[in-house]
Amino acid sequence: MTGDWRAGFLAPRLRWVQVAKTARSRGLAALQDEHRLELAACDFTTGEVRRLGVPTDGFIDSAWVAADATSAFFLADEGGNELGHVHRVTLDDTNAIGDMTPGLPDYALRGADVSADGETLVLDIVTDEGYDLVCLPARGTPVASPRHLVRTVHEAWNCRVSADGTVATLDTTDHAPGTRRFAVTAYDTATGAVLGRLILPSPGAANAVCFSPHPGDQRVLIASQRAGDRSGVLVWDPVGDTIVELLEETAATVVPLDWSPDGRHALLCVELLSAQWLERVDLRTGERERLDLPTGSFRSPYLRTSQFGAGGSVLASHEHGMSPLRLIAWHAPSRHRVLLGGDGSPDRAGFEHVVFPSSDGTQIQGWLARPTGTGPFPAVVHCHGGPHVSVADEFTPAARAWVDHGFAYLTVNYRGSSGRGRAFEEQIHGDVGHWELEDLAAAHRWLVDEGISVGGEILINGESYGGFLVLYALGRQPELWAAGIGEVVLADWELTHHDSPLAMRRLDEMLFGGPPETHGDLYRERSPLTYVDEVRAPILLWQGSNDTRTPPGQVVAYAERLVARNHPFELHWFEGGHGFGDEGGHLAHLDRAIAFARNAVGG
Ligand SMILES: CSCC[C@H](NC=O)C(=O)N[C@@H](Cc1ccccc1)C(=O)O
Repeated sequence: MTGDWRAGFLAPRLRWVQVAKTARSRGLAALQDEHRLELAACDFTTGEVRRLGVPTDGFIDSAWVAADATSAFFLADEGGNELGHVHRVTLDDTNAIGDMTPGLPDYALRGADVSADGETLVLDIVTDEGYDLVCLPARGTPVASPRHLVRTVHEAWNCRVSADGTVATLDTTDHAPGTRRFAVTAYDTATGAVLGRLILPSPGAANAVCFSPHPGDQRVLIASQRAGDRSGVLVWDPVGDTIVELLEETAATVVPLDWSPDGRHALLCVELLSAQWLERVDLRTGERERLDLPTGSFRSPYLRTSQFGAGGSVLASHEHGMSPLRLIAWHAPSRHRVLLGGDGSPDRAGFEHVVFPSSDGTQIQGWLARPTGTGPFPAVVHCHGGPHVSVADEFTPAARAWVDHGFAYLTVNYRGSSGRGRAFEEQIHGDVGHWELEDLAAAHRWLVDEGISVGGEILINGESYGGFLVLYALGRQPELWAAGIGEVVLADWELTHHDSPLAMRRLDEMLFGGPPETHGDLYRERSPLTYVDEVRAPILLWQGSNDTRTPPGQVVAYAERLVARNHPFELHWFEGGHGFGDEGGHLAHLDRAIAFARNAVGG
């Protein structure tokens, strides 16, 4: 670790990069600097990254580049509330912006795609009426009302459209409401007629990744997950009604990412506990080739992906614990070079991969960063959001900040995290908070047993679902934690449910097995607010005033209870939604968090 974490934190860096489908030497990126997180047009050949003046929220699925890279589409919301309209911004010098759906009410978005011929835009929009798959021209003057293909009241994510715009898919749960065991449903974009539905045997799930790049070819690349931790890749033709099972893994998790522009290969990310690597698979022969790239990670759910580039290359979005995103072009074995990003410094040691047993013997995996020296150190146990995502070896400037202030930092892929198979992911459904807290207690135990830390000097920190875990742990395991630090936290499930849009309510219903009207006892039993009087440790919270995922009211209710008990806490509000837009604000928060933590451990 180095002492330059502040500069590393504030230096401009890429958060994600998207490659245009038919102009693969250009694309779109999210560029983070001290003050803003905004969209930028990229030329991978010249290395130019041009800011568009359009704010974004860090999720890769909040903006999409047009197939020919002449424009991009993004959800323009109100102050980060994630409700609004999709707008188009031209990627020429004018940066002209226009509303694509002026006739619609505000909506949340759960997917979008543009056809390779550049003509058709499909959107998965969510209002309180349900999830609607709509289709509209991607070019020219916006139409008054887009073509409505289907409405469902059950969760439906991630729409895709074929190269010629005639077939669209939606990942649906109508066959298994209240789960995320998605099926892929294909629709005729002219009529909305269902062309086919790919349902894997329960508890399997299928997700559409992308269509064949060739107009007239309606085959779709599918990510499959099945019982017994099996993950695989299928090629499904909803029109010809054929399925080709390309490959399946049991030991590792395999996730298809892209279909090459010449139609010959699929790009895969293979994940095995501590490692991620990219492979290319020949779609005719099934032959697999591992790409020789630096160690680190190449994708992160919702946040970052790797894709094919121009001329048969692969554009790897590479990160590791101490190195921000860099776009590496892989051409052939031993022939790759950095096109964009990184911080220019040579690779340095970052996270250590660690594994420890939980109370039931399940091995839990995490990433540890620690100061040099023998310790023991005060420590931060970090809980990611989601819950169904996982932390890979990825750039975590906060970890560097904690370590440079003498703390060990352990981020935990607790039960419910993705990447360990369906059973691991779904074990928390109907039992929210139980196994996660067992796993966090195991992390605490492991830090002490290994001599990395001592019992009274371990804090818990997390954001969003991880913020729920912070408050829940403080109330249910008050003897373990020296302090709690949360960002965009969830303090009460029922209040959250009532203040949330449908797109978020469906997540609560999946986690609890139903809405508060029928499962109220469980919602209350698993809410931090129920245990607020048990909390002993000081609390520091940071919350967005326009957040629709972890809305303000439920945190205010929690804070009022702390005030009534005269319990030490700080609640800071920022102008924004479910996360910080500016690293300056984030840095101020981190400065405060480290001072607060030092005070809590008597440092
Ligand atoms: C009800 S838990 C809080 C909402 C949750 N946010 C963070 O944990 C959330 O929005 N989950 C989304 C996906 C997501 C995952 C990670 C970060 C942001 C969003 C969901 O599962 O629908």
